This record gives sequence, C-alpha cells and structure tokens, in this order.
Amino acid sequence: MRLIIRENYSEVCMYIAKYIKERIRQFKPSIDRPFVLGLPTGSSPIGTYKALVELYKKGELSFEHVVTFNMDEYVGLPRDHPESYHSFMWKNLFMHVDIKPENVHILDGNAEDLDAECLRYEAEIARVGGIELFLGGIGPDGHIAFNEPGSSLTSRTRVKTLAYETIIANARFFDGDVAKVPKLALTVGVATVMDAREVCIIITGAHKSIALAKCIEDGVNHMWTVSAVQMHPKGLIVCDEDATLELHVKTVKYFKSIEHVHHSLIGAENLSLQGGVKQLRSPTSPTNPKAPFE
Ligand SMILES: N[C@@H]1[C@@H](O)[C@H](O)[C@@H](COP(=O)(O)O)O[C@@H]1O
Repeated sequence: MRLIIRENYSEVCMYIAKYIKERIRQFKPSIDRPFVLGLPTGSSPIGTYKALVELYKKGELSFEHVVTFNMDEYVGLPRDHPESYHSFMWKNLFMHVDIKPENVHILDGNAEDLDAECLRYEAEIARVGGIELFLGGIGPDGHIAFNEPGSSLTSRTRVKTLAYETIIANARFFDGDVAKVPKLALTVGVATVMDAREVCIIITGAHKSIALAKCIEDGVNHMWTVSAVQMHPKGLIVCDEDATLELHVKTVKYFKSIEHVHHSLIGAENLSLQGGVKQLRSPTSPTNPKAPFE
C-alpha cells in the first residue's frame, strides 16, 4: 500500500486527477476494451472531478471508452432529486465530459426488487471484466461506500441500513434535517471494491484523521471498513496534511521518505503521474532501511 501526503485538498485532487488520467492513457482503452472506473460521491471527490473536467477540456483526457460504476445510491430517493447520487454524478462529472450515457452505471435505489438490482450490478461488473481502478472516499468512521462499521469485509453489493453517524453527517445535504436523509442505501460491498485491480482512496480533513490512523496503523478491522485496503495488492491512499493529525510522526516520515526515494528514482516531473503505476524494485527508507514497500 502507498500513502501519498499532499499539503492540502486541492493538491490531493490534482494528484488523483492526473493519476487517473495517466492510468487511462496507459491502458489505451478502446470500444472493445474499455477502461472500467469505480467512482464515489460525497464532498471528497468533487475537486478531483473538477480537475478531470479541466483535463478533458484541455484535450488531455477522454472518457469515450471509459465505463463507470458508482459505489452507492440512496434507496427511495427519486433519481432526479438534487441529492441523489445520480444527480450528483451528472452534475459534477458526467455532463461535462464525453462519456457515453450507456457506459454509466449507478445502482437504482428505486428498483422494485432491490436484492435483484444488487445482483444485477455485480453481474454487470463481471460482464465488463471487473473494475480496473476504484476511486473511493471515506466517512469519518472509516466507512467506504456505505459499508458502515461492522460490515463484512467479504460483503458484496447489497441493501444497507445507514449508521446514525452517517445520517447525521449527510444531513448537511438535506437542509440539515436528519429526518430527510434516507435511512437505506444500495452499496457495493467491501469485497466488490477490493476486487478492483487497483484501489485509490481520498482522505482529507482533520475530521478523518482518526479513520486514517486506524486504516494505516492498526490492523484490518471490520469496524473501520476502509482498513481492508491493507490487503489489496495495489492500494493507494492520497491524503492531505490535516488528515495525518492522528498518525505517528514516524509513520508520516516513513511514507514521505518512501515517496522521496520513489521521486529520486523516477524523476520529479513524472512523480505525480507514475506513482503507483511503476513498482519500485527495492526502495528503502531512512526510517526503515530494510523496508521494501507496497
Ligand atoms: N456513501 C458516501 C461515501 O462513499 C463517502 O465516502 C462518504 C464521505 O463523504 P464526504 O466525502 O462528503 O466526507 O459519504 C457517504 O457516506
């Protein structure tokens, strides 16, 4: 696993957007072999989506052969409700780029048979050959998608009851009124995310610093579902300085030193583009000279 630390939110967003761009470019997607991208909602990815739109407008990135799967959707919220994840995705990303509507997949929280909808979603992911890169955010309690604390780390797409903390956190999108927040959601499972060939998690802000520490410094634990990323062969966390508040100084220095070695090996100009794409053979770090990393 890699941890990339950037000064602030906007640098995090720029790093991730360039990373996604580079991964799509290297993949050379085509109509027969599209790039399959998993995507989150929430405030965390908004800056990344803005940066992706900018890259698209500059002609540096195309979504023509990109297929997307979103992580989750509220149950019972009309699709065109301003706070539905359908609305969010079209408003913040899809309507600004050249993605084909038929390549966009978002769970239908109004399906007559919600369980069947979840099975269909998993089958659709399998049909396109699995997800290449899953981008995710987390809640302050370390949940990924809507896999609330205590969710099975082997979970797949299903109906979930939201934790009270999540309902309170998301009330900001519903006039601050907890009663208006849907209490159920459809969500991909932890295992659905971890099945992706690469997972990239955005963690920003001091309110997520405990979750980041749990994710990185403690063991894999279903009470902090994002910690499952420790088991992923290609996991990448990109955070800002504020999110590192609860990490040991030694941990921060360790990960920065890894990036420093990486930097010196691949050259400054390629750092943000190739990080995580090219694996280092045997980087060592001043804080842990033995440690080959990833
Ligand atoms: N289901 C979403 C998650 O996918 C998201 O990561 C989380 C954090 O949102 P934010 O990025 O706004 O903190 O919100 C919701 O719970």
